[in-house]
Amino acid sequence: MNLCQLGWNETLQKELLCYEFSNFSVGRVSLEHKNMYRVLTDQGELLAEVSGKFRFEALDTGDYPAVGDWVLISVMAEERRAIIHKLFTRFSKFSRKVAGRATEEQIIASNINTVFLVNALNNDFNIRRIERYLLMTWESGANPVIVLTKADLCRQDISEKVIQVEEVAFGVPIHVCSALDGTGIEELQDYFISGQTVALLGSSGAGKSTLTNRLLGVEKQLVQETRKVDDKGRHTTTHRELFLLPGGGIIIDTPGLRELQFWETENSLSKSFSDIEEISNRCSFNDCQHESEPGCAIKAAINEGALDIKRFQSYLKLQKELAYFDRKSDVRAQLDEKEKWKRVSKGIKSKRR
Ligand SMILES: Nc1nc2c(ncn2[C@@H]2O[C@H](COP(=O)(O)OP(=O)(O)OP(=O)(O)O)[C@@H](O)[C@H]2O)c(=O)[nH]1
Ligand SMILES: [Zn+2]
Repeated sequence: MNLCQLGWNETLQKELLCYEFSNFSVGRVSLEHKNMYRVLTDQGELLAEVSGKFRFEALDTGDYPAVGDWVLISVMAEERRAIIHKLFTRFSKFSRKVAGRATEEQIIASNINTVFLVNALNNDFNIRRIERYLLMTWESGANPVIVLTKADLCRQDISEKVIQVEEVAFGVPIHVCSALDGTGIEELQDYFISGQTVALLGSSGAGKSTLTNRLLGVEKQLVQETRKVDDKGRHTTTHRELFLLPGGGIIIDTPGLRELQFWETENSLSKSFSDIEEISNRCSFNDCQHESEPGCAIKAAINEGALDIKRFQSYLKLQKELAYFDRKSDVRAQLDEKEKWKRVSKGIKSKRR
């Protein structure tokens, strides 16, 4: 396996030179499974674990390897195993919140250049969901591409749906395709460039796996490639989540990404809802809540039909979630809030007396 094909680049090379290690190799995590990782290297695929030191440090940071990560490893070539010592800096990452004492970030996948936001054109079609996916993708640092699948099943005018998507996507490329009859697949192939990573995001049944197979094209050949001889000498077909395309490029189709929940920041919200931010700049009051204030440009835009009320409601909903997670993740704010409530309840008690 050639490291450049896997996405190894100059930036990573520079970072490697900063580490004062000798006899170390690098690899890219292709699968994560209960503290074990499959790592692709120039010596092939290895099974890896994190080092004791890594594990110890991760107790604090919670920062474990994820699919797509580049890792510094020491290789035990005979056993086809490796120890992971360090994570290279991620240039993009998808994360989700972890329920627990504090809101913790868990990385699902990293170092992704392009994200296909896969949405089916049949009754699964949902503009609000596309809004969410866009938000997640902007936040990750990767570039979104909207892929509308199952064109063959769409009973309505497809161009109308595309217009609907354009209204929330602001210049993000939109592609219509069908994995069944092959429409539009060729345009998608253009995103697969050697060393570039594409990930798929979309709800269950949207057609991600079918699309992946279609893009992999030479399905049979690839299935054969993934057939490995296990230690008992049997051929087993392994399910992998990071694939190299025969024509170059990498595709990540991880179940983890599919379960991705909402974890966003102010910044990505503004980017996805720049139209709303723009309109609200025209409100008479800077801190307009768009409820009953006079001179509210949002209200006016809704009344005039210039702003879809559903889009505005979706914006409010996302903003609310955002505030919720911000509060949760900010331990300090949490403590402050606790203090405040203590004071409030004390106040109530003293009034009762
Ligand atoms: N007619 C038609 N059916 C499709 C197309 N793409 C996928 N399907 C069908 O839709 C169903 C779901 O497709 P999958 O590829 O498994 O969907 P997925 O997004 O991977 O779903 P999960 O694995 O649950 O996340 C399957 O029955 C596919 O055959 C398409 O372009 N046209
Ligand atoms: Zn307003």
